[in-house]
Amino acid sequence: MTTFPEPNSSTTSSVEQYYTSPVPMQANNNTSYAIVTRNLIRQFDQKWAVNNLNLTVQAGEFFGFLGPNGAGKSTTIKMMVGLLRPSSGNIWVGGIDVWQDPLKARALMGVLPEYLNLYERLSGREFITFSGHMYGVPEADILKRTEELLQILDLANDADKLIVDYSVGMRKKVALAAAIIHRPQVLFLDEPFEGIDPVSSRVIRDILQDLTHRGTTIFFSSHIMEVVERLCTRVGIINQGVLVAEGTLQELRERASGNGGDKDATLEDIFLNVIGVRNENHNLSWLD
Ligand SMILES: Nc1ncnc2c1ncn2[C@@H]1O[C@H](COP(=O)(O)OP(=O)(O)OP(=O)(O)O)[C@@H](O)[C@H]1O
Repeated sequence: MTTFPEPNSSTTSSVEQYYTSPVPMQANNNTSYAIVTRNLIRQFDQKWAVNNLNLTVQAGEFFGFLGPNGAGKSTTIKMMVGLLRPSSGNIWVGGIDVWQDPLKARALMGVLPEYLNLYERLSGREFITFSGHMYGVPEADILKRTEELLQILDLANDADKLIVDYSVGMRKKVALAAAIIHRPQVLFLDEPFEGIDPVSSRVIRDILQDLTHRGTTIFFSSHIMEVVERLCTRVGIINQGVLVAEGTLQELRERASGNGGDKDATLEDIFLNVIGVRNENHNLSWLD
């Protein structure tokens, strides 16, 4: 069992100080980063879903965004991609202020949202092609890329079936194809591996890695620690709307071990520690 130091107080600020890096000052020059958020806040009535988030993601990074249920991951991604207006603060993607120049910013992005809002009466092939047209991809490229995406995502046999008749995993794969057909500079994925079988999961991982090797920046949220550990160059952990840890896995391990924790800690160990989960009894009393 991995041991960690007790967070020395119940406030998030001490944990936050310990696990997050200072905000780089040069991030004010937002053009040199793939994604920058500054003092990003989103409130829903009295609830602070995202509380003063400062994040900087370099071009070509594979950034994993983690947090327990309700932590603020989807809210953050929705604000980053222009689907949900922040209460305050700014977001730049590829140097473009997302809320000042949304169309220009959207042209740089690919988005796989948490809840897929697909055109149910289109077939898979039609939907991917439609997305290519929306992003202004040349016709010949659309045809070639669509067929290749259908093939590689194992959708070719169902390409002419209506999306309304697709399974959860098939819908996710067709949405991913539509999100990458224009070779986006920055790809946002909210839980891309949810509902995906191991074979498709492997294919998607390979596609995503290939994209980052060719310069695409990926920002994705996931609850699957092994996948994040395997794929991500850097991770951020959000809890109750506050960024409580951020860095490479190695940095997070070193910070944990520097404070008496385990130098071989897994991402799951680090995650449970920074969100303050203790070894408690989780048995149901009425099963005794
Ligand atoms: N439209 C909304 N109206 C009111 N509250 C909302 C709304 N959207 C999100 N919230 C609240 O904001 C908080 C953050 O939600 P969010 O969906 O961002 O969490 P999450 O980290 O993506 O969670 P999960 O891992 O369960 O998907 C939650 O308390 C949620 O109830």
